[in-house]
Amino acid sequence: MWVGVVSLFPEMFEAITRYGVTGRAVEKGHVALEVWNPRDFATDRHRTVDDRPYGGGPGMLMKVDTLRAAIHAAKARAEQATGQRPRVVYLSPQGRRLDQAGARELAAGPPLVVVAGRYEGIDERVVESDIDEEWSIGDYVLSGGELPAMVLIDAAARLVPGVLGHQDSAVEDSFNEGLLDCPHYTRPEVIDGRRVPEVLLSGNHGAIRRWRLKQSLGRTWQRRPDLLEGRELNKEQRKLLQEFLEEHAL
Ligand SMILES: Nc1nonc1C(=O)NCc1ccc(Cl)cc1
Repeated sequence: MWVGVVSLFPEMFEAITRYGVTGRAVEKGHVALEVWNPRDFATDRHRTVDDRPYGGGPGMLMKVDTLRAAIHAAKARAEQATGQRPRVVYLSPQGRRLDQAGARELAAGPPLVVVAGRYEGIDERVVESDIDEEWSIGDYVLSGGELPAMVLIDAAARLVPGVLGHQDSAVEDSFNEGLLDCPHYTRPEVIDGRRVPEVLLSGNHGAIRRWRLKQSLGRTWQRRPDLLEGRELNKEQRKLLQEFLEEHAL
């Protein structure tokens, strides 16, 4: 997966290129990430990257010429590196809400150029002319697009084949896709008098699989019933959810 980023703070992306699963993915070449800084395209003495908004009001916007130069440079590199035209995405609260399905779409699609904004925003004509899709990671206002960009890239990179080795963490099993995760336990067997559920110590892998599925279904029903809307549960899943609800007097 090839990702170009446009950001005034390139070093922030070390958070995903140097650490953990995504860091290893970059090291192994499963994911390529390159950053272009609009400031490097400034031609004035002060290397200006912001500009005043027409119509007045508080704050500044990203300067159009340096932003567009960085986006165009990233797009050109994407095409040169992959032979494909990139999908240019911009992170803002006005965008499509990112979810696992969206992450799958992004991971399976063409190379990405991810534009991380700063200040109060970017010129709408740049959105119209240079951005293909706007995405949001949630309904709250952050100080810039870098953290949302890293969230989007991380969620997509995990889905690139070879990135999640089985030892890293439970690769998305088919049964829990779209459900909340089950509870997890590790040593010691007792913490402040609280024991590990016996089934997990039993070595009975069928019973363990069913217990985990039951817990995922029950927790999803309790905490995020919306995730179960419009989802057909199969016979086993219906039975396990029923058992969970009876056991929890729900
Ligand atoms: N929530 C979100 N989901 O995606 N992005 C956000 C967000 O708050 N961005 C802040 C932001 C975005 C663009 C600019 Cl120019 C400045 C600040």
